[in-house]
Amino acid sequence: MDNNQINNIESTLLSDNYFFLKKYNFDYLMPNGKWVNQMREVYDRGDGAGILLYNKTKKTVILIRQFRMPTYLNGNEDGFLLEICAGLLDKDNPEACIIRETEEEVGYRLKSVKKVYEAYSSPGVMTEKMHFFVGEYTAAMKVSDGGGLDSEHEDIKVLEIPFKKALSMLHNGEIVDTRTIVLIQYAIIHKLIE
Ligand SMILES: Nc1nc2c(ncn2[C@@H]2O[C@H](COP(=O)(O)OP(=O)(O)O[C@H]3O[C@H](CO)[C@@H](O)[C@H](O)[C@@H]3O)[C@@H](O)[C@H]2O)c(=O)[nH]1
Ligand SMILES: [Mg+2]
Repeated sequence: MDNNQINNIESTLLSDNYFFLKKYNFDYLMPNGKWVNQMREVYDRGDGAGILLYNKTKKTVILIRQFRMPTYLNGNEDGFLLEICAGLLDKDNPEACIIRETEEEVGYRLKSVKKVYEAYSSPGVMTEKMHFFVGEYTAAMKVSDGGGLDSEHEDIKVLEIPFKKALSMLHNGEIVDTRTIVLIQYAIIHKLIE
């Protein structure tokens, strides 16, 4: 951290109920040379990783559908969201995390993945940096049904979708998760499936 335009950073813990919500007060040097005091609430859930799983031969991708309360509260009719497979890093490195999440959530054991982007998810409010991957899956890599961890009450439906259908779902607004949009657009740009 290195910025001489900010000074006197103080944090107050507002909630550590599950992750960490803190209030930050700091002085900020405006372009006119005056210091102003600012306050920002910051939510820290650690970092995350997500992957677009694709099969060149079948011309398919694997997405998951799960209930997301925040979307239910904000315009997503039944709260179920179509997404890439993704998870929080915990103590893993991003690559190990996404290989583990892929097995837990969709039941494929990947040997290798390709990192394509690293980007902040919601920089006005969250610390989270997201690590984006793509990876090829084949039937031989299938080791279970996936579906998530019972211990975490996860209820994940695994969907294998023709890439063309995923594109139309992107264009007609059925896919409304930013991370999923980013990786489908990556697949288009880099012609992962032709
Ligand atoms: N009890 C409780 N459980 C929680 C809470 N928040 C999350 N969890 C649980 O913590 C687990 C997190 O599962 P992961 O698969 O590791 O994470 P994810 O939610 O899929 O995260 C991915 O998507 C997020 C987008 O919403 C990303 O923010 C994240 O980086 C990652 O890509 C899930 O079982 C979820 O229910 C909470 O406030 N309370
Ligand atoms: Mg997940």
